[in-house]
Amino acid sequence: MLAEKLLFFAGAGAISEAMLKGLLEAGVVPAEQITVNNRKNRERLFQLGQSYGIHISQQREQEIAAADIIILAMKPFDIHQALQEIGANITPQQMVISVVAGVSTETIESQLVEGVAVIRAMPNTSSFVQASATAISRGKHATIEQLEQGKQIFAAIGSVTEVEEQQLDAVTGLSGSGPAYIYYVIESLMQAGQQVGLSEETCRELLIQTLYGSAKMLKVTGKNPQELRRQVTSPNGTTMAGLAVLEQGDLPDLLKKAVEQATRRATEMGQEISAMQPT
Ligand SMILES: NC(=O)C1=CN([C@@H]2O[C@H](COP(=O)(O)OP(=O)(O)OC[C@H]3O[C@@H](n4cnc5c(N)ncnc54)[C@H](O)[C@@H]3O)[C@@H](O)[C@H]2O)C=CC1
Ligand SMILES: O=C(O)[C@@H]1CCC=N1
Repeated sequence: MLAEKLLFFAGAGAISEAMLKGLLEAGVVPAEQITVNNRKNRERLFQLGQSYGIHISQQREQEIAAADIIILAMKPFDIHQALQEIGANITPQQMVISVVAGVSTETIESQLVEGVAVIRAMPNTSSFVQASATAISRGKHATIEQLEQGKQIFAAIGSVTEVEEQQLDAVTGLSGSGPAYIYYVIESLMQAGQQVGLSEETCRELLIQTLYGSAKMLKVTGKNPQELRRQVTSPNGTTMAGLAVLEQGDLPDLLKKAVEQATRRATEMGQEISAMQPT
């Protein structure tokens, strides 16, 4: 039962906060059972403790040893240092969930005692409002039951899709980084709206609802995006005029390159980190 588990977050950054907020609001794990730790910013930990009522780490080694589930949420290049400490205090009765981009379960497993279950997941920051799109896979020691526990955590903060581990870098390039692409588009549309004479507040209000409505249409109708786009596009009308400009600039190609580049970067980081592995 997830409600009885002790969770230890190694990392107190954007994704940890998003997950914490989402999990607490979903009510699946009580705040008393969550401890959060970071490398050195005590002020940040106090802020999280005050905002969410969770424990902030006091005695890392004991807290790691006591946790049922340890969530790795540090920057990829900090993972070796974190695993040195965690690896020294963990047993196969515990489970590790990593949300670290690019780093394979194999790299993580190799720095833990033999047999520790490792689950790898790629959520996004919409975890904050329980609307993450998370993909998940299990390492070689994780059982189906342990994967189910991992899924329960992420299901409380959004949707969960099981994928083969080798697909996680692509997921990272698509939906892990995805919110940033969408915010960039909204940012640009906000500027565009102001250029054609609307106030910033009006643009914001109209665009948030447009984004929300479009996502809801995709979800509720189950129609494909091309069909929904066609419904907006009257012959020789305004949408056609606007879309022609996006086609001219080859928006699809740009987005394809962005996702490919982000995916490549995840793989590249994973390889660099694996090569840096302490012996
Ligand atoms: N920000 C995002 O949208 C997403 C991030 N991720 C992954 O989550 C990880 C964290 O990302 P952010 O939260 O954005 O980074 P961040 O820079 O906001 O936070 C990283 C945290 O890790 C802590 N840390 C560093 N070394 C540590 C150690 N040895 N032990 C414990 N804590 C340590 C830092 O003090 C900091 O609190 C990254 O690996 C990233 O790939 C995954 C999905 C989405
Ligand atoms: O930018 C990054 O590397 C992380 C991984 C997915 C989202 N943020």
